[in-house]
Amino acid sequence: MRRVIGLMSGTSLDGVDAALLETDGVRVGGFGRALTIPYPPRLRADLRDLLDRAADLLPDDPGLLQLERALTLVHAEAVRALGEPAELIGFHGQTILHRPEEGRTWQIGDAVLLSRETGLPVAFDFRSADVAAGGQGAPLVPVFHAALAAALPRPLAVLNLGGVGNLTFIGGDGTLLACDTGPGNALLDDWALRHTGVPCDRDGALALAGHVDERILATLMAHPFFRRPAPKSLDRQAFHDALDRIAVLSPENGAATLAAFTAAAVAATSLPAVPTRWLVCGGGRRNPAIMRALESRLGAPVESVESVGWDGDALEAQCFAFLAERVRLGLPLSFPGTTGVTGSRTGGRMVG
Ligand SMILES: Nc1ncnc2c1ncn2[C@@H]1O[C@H](COP(=O)(O)OP(=O)(O)OP(=O)(O)O)[C@@H](O)[C@H]1O
Ligand SMILES: CC(=O)N[C@H]1[C@@H]2OC[C@@H](O2)[C@@H](O)[C@@H]1O[C@H](C)C(=O)O
Repeated sequence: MRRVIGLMSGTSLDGVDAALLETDGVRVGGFGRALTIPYPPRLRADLRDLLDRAADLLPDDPGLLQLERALTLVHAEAVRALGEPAELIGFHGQTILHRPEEGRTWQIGDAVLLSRETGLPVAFDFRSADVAAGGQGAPLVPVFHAALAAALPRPLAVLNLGGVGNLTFIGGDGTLLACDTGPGNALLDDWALRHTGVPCDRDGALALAGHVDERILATLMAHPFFRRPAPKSLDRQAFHDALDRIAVLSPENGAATLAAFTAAAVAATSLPAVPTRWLVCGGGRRNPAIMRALESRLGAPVESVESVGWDGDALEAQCFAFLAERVRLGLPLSFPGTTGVTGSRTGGRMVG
């Protein structure tokens, strides 16, 4: 087993998650420490700004290069703060654009600089080979969920609620089916920021004080994304016009409607069998309004992944440690059932 550090900066733009994983790229041998380094507010604001401009940006744009350097140095700081001896780093980078239908997915971050700063080899650019081969380039976490869940009863669903939601279904025979489900917390974060000045509806306080506007929810659910079968993936900004549609609502009712939107989107995903259990990871598991809405719309037990001994905050960082070792070994990262690619695909690049 190798000691690998995974680094993930997700769509919620809150910071960098770092975690140590012991793995041979097939099995998980053990977990080490995990932590999050929040982005400095200025960097977060600059990244947020970049999302709206990413489609027209050139890779050598001076402002972009400056941000990429600052972002990479936060990742190097996360590696140092983790303080775990390691042999390899998996560096996801910050997604600023995801349009697989145009053959584009873009994660920024300077792997050469990170390798130099840490003195370790770095695996990076996990998604573009899949997109180049006609896949969605996301989600990539299913193969890691399957390795973690090897001993759990099936069929099983693992749901990650970050900025965007994504789901892994593991069938009775181990078949994997995955997709992004719709919004996770990103819309709620933006709504909360607009109304409270804080970019998060902490503990679902706003949403729990409001009522769902089912009529507006139905219009949100009319989005063509929900009629597409899995596998399918999303750009963080895909549902951004939802904020205009709910603009007529009070802060509380808007938040309640967005929490219900996240849950209804999950419930709208058609799966080959009914999961015996739903395990939820990512920051959304801390929002009771979302968890209650999930339970009522799914009609099934919904638990945090902690109930099976996983760390719901560290899972994605651990995933990119696992995938880094798979990159190093030339093992596949994606499969027809997870990204829609034809045949299983290797991916990622290495430096250092
Ligand atoms: N106590 C809490 N109450 C409500 N929401 C919370 C709480 N803690 C975290 N969150 C939500 O979780 C989000 C962060 O989740 P997470 O770190 O899983 O996202 P991410 O990894 O950046 O995104 P993605 O998985 O889409 O890449 C925050 O944006 C916030 O909205
Ligand atoms: C393009 C991109 O960065 N997608 C992320 C994002 O965050 C959640 C969801 O959207 C998922 O598709 C993916 O991350 C996870 C880790 C994945 O690839 O499995």
